[in-house]
Amino acid sequence: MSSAHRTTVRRGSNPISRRASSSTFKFQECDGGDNNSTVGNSEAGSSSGEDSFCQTEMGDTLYFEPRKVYKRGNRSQVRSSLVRVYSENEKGNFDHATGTRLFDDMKHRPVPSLSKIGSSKNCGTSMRHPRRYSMNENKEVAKKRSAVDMQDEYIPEFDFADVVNKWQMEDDENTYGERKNSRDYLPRVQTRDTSVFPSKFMTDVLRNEDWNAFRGNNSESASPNSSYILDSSHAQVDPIPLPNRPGTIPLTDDMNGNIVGSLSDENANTSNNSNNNHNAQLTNPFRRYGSSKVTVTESFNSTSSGSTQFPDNSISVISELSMSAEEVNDLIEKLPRDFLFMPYSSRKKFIVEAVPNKDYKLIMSLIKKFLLRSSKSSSSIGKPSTNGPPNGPRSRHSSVASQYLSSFSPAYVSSVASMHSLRPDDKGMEILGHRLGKVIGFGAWGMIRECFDTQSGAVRAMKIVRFRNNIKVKKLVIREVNIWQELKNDNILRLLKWKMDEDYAMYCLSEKISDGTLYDLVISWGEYTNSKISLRDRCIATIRLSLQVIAALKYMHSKSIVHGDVKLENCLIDKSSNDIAWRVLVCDFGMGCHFGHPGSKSADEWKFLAMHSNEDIISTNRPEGTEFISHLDRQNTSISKRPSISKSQSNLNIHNNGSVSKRSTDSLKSARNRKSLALTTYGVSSVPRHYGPSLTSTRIGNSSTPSLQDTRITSFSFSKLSPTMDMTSPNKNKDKDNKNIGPDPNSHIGSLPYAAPELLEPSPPPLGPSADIWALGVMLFTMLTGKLPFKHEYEPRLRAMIAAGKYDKNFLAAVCFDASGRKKIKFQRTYDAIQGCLMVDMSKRWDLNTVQLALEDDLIRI
Ligand SMILES: Nc1ncnc2c1ncn2[C@@H]1O[C@H](COP(=O)(O)OP(=O)(O)OP(=O)(O)O)[C@@H](O)[C@H]1O
Repeated sequence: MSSAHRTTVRRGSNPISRRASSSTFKFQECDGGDNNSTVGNSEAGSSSGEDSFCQTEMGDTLYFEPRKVYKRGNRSQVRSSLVRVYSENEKGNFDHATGTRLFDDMKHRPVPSLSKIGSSKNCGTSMRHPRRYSMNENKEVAKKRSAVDMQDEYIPEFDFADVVNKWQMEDDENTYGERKNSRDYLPRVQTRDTSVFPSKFMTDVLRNEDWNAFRGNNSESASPNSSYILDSSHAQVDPIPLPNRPGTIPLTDDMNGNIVGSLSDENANTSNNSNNNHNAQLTNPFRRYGSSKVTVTESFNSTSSGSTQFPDNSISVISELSMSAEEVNDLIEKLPRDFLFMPYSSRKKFIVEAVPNKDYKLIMSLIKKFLLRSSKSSSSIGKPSTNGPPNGPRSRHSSVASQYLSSFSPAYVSSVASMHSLRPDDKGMEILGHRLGKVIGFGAWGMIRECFDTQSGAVRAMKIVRFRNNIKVKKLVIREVNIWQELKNDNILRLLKWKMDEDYAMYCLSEKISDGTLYDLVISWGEYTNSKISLRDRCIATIRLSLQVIAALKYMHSKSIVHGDVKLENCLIDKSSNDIAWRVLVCDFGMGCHFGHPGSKSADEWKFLAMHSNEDIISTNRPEGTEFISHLDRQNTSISKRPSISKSQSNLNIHNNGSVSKRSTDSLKSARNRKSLALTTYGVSSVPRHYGPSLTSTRIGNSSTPSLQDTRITSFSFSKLSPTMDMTSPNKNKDKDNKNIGPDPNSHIGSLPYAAPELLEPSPPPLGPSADIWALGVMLFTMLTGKLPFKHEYEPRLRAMIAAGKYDKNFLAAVCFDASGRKKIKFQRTYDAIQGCLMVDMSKRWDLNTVQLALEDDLIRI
């Protein structure tokens, strides 16, 4: 940034500075001869090229070749300097009659006259064209001449600095005044109105032709406007505050290389002002800024406002480090004062020695943020702290570190949130007794943040769906919560608590599942042609894992709920619960809906949820009002004639309710000739009692889930009455309240590659279990082969493929039959089951129970 500023000053100052050479304003430049060598060295342009440039320049005038002037200014390091405004008492350096300089700056040396240098007739330094040379000037003369040309001339009664300052002030007012407080101001190219230029300057100093060259309507011109273009490109981001100089930005260097100009502190404090002032000052290259240097020590010691010390991810960083606030405090106290200025290796060494066995990178980033914040907010630098002198020993309780760490209290956080307009779902905020941490997942609707129980420190996950004023999204998320809180199954991610922030977002607390999703797993396996695990193991793992998904879906369907978005990404893997079996947890009920329910429950649901929108409802201990939903559930269940699940039937389903491990043991005992735990890592932890191929209606009839036929009948017959169907079958939705739930015919499609063909129809049937079964088939295919069965970049083509049920069965066969291993047992039933799931004709599509039995059959035989 600082170099950008310097560039801005240099470029912006050139045209005026040249005029300054006939005033009390000094602009130091190299002559053409000297520049040649510099340019030749530093730029691709050869010295010969530069010669011709100089010749032209000398032959014409500098003023009438402004682009070249600009180029030269840009190339020369020396030119990149220097803006000096001379004081009144330097008038004595000039001859009042001729306006030429008599002495150097300090009156130490008389300035040699041009005649002594040996100028030609054109060599005289002109007030108008102080840098016009004769083409005949030889290099040596030119060299000597440069010493003269770098001197400026005195115009009696003319205070150039004053003029420039006035001009700048007018410019600031005219150009920026109207934009004050405009947050999104971006500097634009300005065509400077000549009227803002001081008339004296106009008439006395500039000739019209000169001025025209700088007006900006000449594209060749290195005009002030040109410099604005450059300014603009530099000025669009806020400066990064340096730790030792809060809010200050060096503008230019003095002759000794010191920073002589900086934006003032107060401008850095408020972003609005910062933007405006920053930009205004950038275009004011002649303003002399006071340097307000503040060392890191000062800023470190300063008793700054705690609120500005709050880096937004510090809590999660600290907890990730497994450090206490006290430990972090101690560490910050121990830091050398010049910590930020130490080389990286030294900083690293210091941290590693001070806190071994910790992630030094995390610590360094935390410290850096802290120091930057503390320096940025050092509004009271140098003020004595309440507990000691400014630079005296710091009290533990009043130190910036302490303030910083104490800022983690909930009360503090909420006050900071309002002061800094942090969003309620930002990192560090507290929701449902949990502190929000980093984002661990993103979906179409929301994000999932890691979070920490403020009491126990337990790590959980918070799904946050922002709806703000979008009533459609709000209703959908209410529906999601309503469905989700009904679901309690070992293979379904449990909703622990939820909370709705009426005008902003829905928060859903669940366990954090850290081992990725089935999608991640399949990616790690690769495609079947290059599978990272043997095809046999792949088949076994696929069967074991998908049996758990089937268990979850059966459970949901038994509650007349269709998931609507079954896909690999929505199946979380939990490896922690059991050493020998990974648990699959189905999540994301955003597309879920009830099927087969008569009567509109939605309005009631929403009314209820709105009533409780700001209450936490813990699923295990619902407040009284939640009975309302239960009651509705009961009502609807009886009306919909949902197949009842007898205890014995439900026991047949090893995945429904109860402990997996317990059932696992039982099942393992009773399983005949099973050697199927060869790959227990991936598997379901049990094998069902009923296995073997069966497509008979009897088996289907005994199923704990509605048969395919049943579900189709119920979903069709009640389609018009089901509230959730209204959402997914917009053509049937005439409800005024629900009108913004969309006439989008795709709104019932979770993910297109997993969408059942019937959902792609112009008037799709209501979403029912068979859509989940199709998606399960897609999942199984993908797990086995590593490829989606339906995939095409061109969406209409993809839709056509799905509609036709066109996929490559050879891939599937290659996996299922080549995976047979030594015993030549093929995964025939699995092969069949996937095709059964992917039946375009819904009436022929397999039901979940049949699929489950087929998979189990293969598992038992191996
Ligand atoms: N409890 C959790 N623990 C760990 N990761 C999770 C958890 N819940 C969700 N995720 C991750 O976040 C991702 C998005 O979550 P989810 O599917 O619920 O959001 P969504 O907005 O409904 O997404 P979409 O509708 O696009 O599928 C998941 O694919 C998963 O990787």
